[in-house]
Amino acid sequence: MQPSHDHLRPVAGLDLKDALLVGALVTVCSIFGIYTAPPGVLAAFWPTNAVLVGLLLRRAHPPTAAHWLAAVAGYIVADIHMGHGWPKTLMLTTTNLMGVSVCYGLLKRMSDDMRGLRHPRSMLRFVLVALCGAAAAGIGGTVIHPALFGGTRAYGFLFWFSTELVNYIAILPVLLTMPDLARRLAGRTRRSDAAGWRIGHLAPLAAFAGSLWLETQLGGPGVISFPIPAMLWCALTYSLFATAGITLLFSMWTLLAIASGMLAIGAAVDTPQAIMSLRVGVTLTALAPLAVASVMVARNELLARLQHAASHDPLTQVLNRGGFMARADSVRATVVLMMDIDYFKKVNDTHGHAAGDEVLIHFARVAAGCLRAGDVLGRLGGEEFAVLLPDCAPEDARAIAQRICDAFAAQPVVLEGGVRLHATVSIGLGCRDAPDTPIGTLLSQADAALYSAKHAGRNRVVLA
Ligand SMILES: Nc1nc2c(ncn2[C@@H]2O[C@H](COP(=O)(O)OP(=O)(O)OP(=O)(O)O)[C@@H](O)[C@H]2O)c(=O)[nH]1
Repeated sequence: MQPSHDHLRPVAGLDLKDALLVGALVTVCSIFGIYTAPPGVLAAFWPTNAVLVGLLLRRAHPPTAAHWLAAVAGYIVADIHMGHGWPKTLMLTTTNLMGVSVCYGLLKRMSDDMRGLRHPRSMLRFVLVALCGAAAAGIGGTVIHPALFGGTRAYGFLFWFSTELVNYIAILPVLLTMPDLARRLAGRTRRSDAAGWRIGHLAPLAAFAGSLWLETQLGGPGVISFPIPAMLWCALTYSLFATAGITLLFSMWTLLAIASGMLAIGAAVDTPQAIMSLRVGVTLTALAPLAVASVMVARNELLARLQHAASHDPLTQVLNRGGFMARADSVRATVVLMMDIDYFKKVNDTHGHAAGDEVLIHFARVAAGCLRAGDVLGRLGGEEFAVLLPDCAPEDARAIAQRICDAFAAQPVVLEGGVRLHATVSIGLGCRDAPDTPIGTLLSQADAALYSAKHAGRNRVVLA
């Protein structure tokens, strides 16, 4: 019987559509780039290569031969459409692809964190990759530039190298740090939940816009660095992606404003060397805020991990006493449950400490499965757990507690070697009878009720 390949068809169909999209984007970016070229010279702004590298890297799956072929076709279609002959088209396409493949290959080898610029050393590695990709294009430039545009091999190298370096450093960070849609939506929900967004959040952006305006008013060679403090402020305040967008804006604005005369830096930028020097200088200036934003991401992730470690129990992953008490201050619980696993010492003594740990993990999982969204579970210590139940009537709380009791008694823990270990839990409830009852009183009531449950024979729920 022939094996069925039906499961491959949708993927192949998607790949083809995806490849066509890549080809179309390469064509559009290339035509745009060609339009920016002064007569007889190469494009002033060539986003295609950086966009292609970013696109190929951000796909969920590695690019197939179809993607690469579509990209090649994209370059060729653009050049032919703009009236370039076949020899010129093939030479330019080859040189573009040399830089793209080196840049793509090196970035592909990095870890997700490193490539997403979320590691403290990401920017260093990224600049090295951009230098290699630009150098690969530069090597192509040594061969084709003298043939197509005249000039020396060294000039060909420098021209291609500097142009590609600028494009990779200015454009790629935006694509590498762009959040996917699911994450962006999750982020939006979190922000509105926290209601922490203030008008003051716009201050760094306003400072950035103000510094661009000030540049045009004052003029002189120093103005290029005017927006740096505001960009650093943006890097400390906004996401890495937003900072990458702002630095791209800075690079493009500065280059265009100088070229159009809006920004007078007091020096003539009319020789190819001066243009190259300005482009590279402006782009490298934008690296400082990018590096700060990248370090901030790493720092924030580390802080979040530390906060989680400080407030959670490493064994069961529920809140520890500190985390639970901190939540008790913010969650207005109407009922508190105190839960204690019965004869837990015997479990340890009979089956060993590791088996006891398994029982604790199992209990936390069972209890969490019986709770509503918004209820807060914590491990206060040893085999003692507690729950905060906000907006819960005493009878509903009793039903929840009984559900936990029954579920835990009904689901044995299966130990290594297949031993099934049955355990039970006793639960005491403390109910808030006045709005200003402190949480400590509720916990004491629940503790007293738990004591009664133990004395009444265990494996039961008692309301204070
Ligand atoms: N495996 C394991 N045991 C723990 C942990 N923390 C505390 N214990 C043990 O839990 C046991 C608690 O025993 P007791 O306080 O006497 O309570 P009990 O045996 O459950 O008896 P009752 O509560 O009266 O039903 C002690 O033996 C502790 O060593 C832990 O993280 N893992």
